[in-house]
Amino acid sequence: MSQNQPLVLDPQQLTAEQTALQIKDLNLYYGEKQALFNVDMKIAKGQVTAFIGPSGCGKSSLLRCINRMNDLVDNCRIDGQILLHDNNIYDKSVDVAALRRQVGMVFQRPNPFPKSIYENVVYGLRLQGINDRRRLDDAVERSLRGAALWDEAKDRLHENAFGLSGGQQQRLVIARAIAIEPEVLLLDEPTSALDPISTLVIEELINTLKEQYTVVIVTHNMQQAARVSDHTAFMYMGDLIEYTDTNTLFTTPSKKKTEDYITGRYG
Ligand SMILES: Nc1ncnc2c1ncn2[C@@H]1O[C@H](COP(=O)(O)OP(=O)(O)OP(=O)(O)O)[C@@H](O)[C@H]1O
Repeated sequence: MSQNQPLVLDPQQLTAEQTALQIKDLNLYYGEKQALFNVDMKIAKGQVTAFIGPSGCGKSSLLRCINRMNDLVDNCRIDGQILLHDNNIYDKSVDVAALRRQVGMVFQRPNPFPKSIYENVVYGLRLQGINDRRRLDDAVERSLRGAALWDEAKDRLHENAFGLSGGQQQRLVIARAIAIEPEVLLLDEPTSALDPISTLVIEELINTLKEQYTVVIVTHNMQQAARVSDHTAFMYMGDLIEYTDTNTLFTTPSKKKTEDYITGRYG
């Protein structure tokens, strides 16, 4: 299913074929406070898109909209649309559990379940009623390989996941997410709790994940966005300020606010 799309320099010009998701005129409110303003963007299929910007600018809120994690926040209200295969994921008829199988998510802190490595990976499959041993074994190997953890984990599949290092746990969580073969993977600051070596391993992994998945990553770290992403969106106080290919955004941004941010004038 390798997509390997050629990079489109202006992600807002993606054709329907090149687009994994389209966010249309999205506003988000926490109670009275508006946290996202009229966000319009297309996310490229089979590429890595990074959301960057200063703390509190709305990166995580926007990411969480993409698989409706904000539904779990009591006072959160959204208007606008997010189209996945031309269907608005906010339509009343949408099955949110099915949506989250299509759009998986990995959080800041590794959150394996208190189970074996094997059972962590097959968790989503078992929820779908899949218990055939051979199928589960295949999924475990495929997913752990896909998450660059197979070599380190293959001899301890039935040991508790908490015995893994933080970086390994984060790769396990990625394996758990890809075991159910989502189309899109949302990564919310996936390396912020990790040491530099584990960070590097995850960054290399992100590069290979895009061969099969559309990846959207929130990161505080501009160097990380520059290293791993194809497109970068710079946000500021709930507005999408500039969104273009990563190289252009970091070398010749067109907006003064972006330039000030990437040159460290605020942040
Ligand atoms: N559950 C919530 N209830 C109320 N306000 C919230 C909630 N979550 C986020 N906010 C507010 O919405 C704004 C955007 O927050 P968000 O976490 O999306 O920003 P961010 O760019 O991801 O920040 P950071 O980089 O610090 O994680 C902030 O002002 C934040 O305080």
